[in-house]
Amino acid sequence: MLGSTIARRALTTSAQSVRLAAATAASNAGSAPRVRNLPSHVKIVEVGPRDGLQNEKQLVPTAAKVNLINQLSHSGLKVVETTSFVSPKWIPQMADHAEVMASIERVPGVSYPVLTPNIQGFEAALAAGAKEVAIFGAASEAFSKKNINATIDESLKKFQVVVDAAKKHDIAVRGYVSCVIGCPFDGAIDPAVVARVAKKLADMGCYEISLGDTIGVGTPGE
Ligand SMILES: CC(C)(COP(=O)([O-])OP(=O)([O-])OC[C@H]1O[C@@H](n2cnc3c(N)ncnc32)[C@H](O)[C@@H]1OP(=O)([O-])[O-])[C@@H](O)C(=O)NCCC(=O)NCCSC(=O)C[C@@](C)(O)CC(=O)[O-]
Repeated sequence: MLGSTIARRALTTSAQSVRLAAATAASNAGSAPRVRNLPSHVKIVEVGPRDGLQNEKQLVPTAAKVNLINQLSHSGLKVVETTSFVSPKWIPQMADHAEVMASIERVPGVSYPVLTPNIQGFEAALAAGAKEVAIFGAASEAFSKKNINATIDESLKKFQVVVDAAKKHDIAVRGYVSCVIGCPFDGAIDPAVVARVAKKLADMGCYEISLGDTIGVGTPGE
């Protein structure tokens, strides 16, 4: 389980912006770090109700979560990550996932993805009416073990099962890669590992990959 003190910064990106980032890195090689070729648009995925609350020690009442999600839905945000279908022993704060899903107002044009680490989580999410799910891997072995009790390769096998089931039900799947720059346990991360995990998730069928600088150690030149 992850500590609540870990700062999070996630960059949600499309294949196009991955290519832009690669081109920017290449054009910056050998010179002072500069940010160029910024993407023409930014997609905001609001993760407060899930990532923001998951490590709160005191259980937040379900009604308060529903109220938060409903207000975010009416704020103009198009994606509000709502909860996670993970083990309540690992993340007690998300144990009310089904109740939250049953109680929120679904505003047209807003999507409400939920995290599903394995097929058990996916089936529960499906039963709760999820239309979009997210699988979440890492580019660090230690983080992967501590977060989802699986090596990177073991996690990818579990994710494949989730994606296969999601395809049958026409459920969209986002992919997360945590610790793309640094890991609280393993230190600096090899970009080749990030690329390998991201490619695996994309090849499986994730429509979008979020590259997460989970502990906020990246700088624009990296
Ligand atoms: C993945 C597991 C379940 C493996 O945990 P495990 O203990 O290896 O699971 P298992 O398959 O051996 O099963 C053990 C028990 O868990 C239950 N179980 C098994 N699966 C589920 C499920 N889906 N929902 C509910 N229960 C489940 C299963 O039924 C069984 O129950 P028991 O027989 O002992 O009563 C666990 O490690 C887990 O739940 N981890 C979630 C951790 C988490 O949510 N972390 C935070 C999200 S990741 C994040 O925040 C990063 C991100 C996404 O924001 C990106 C970034 O910024 O970096």
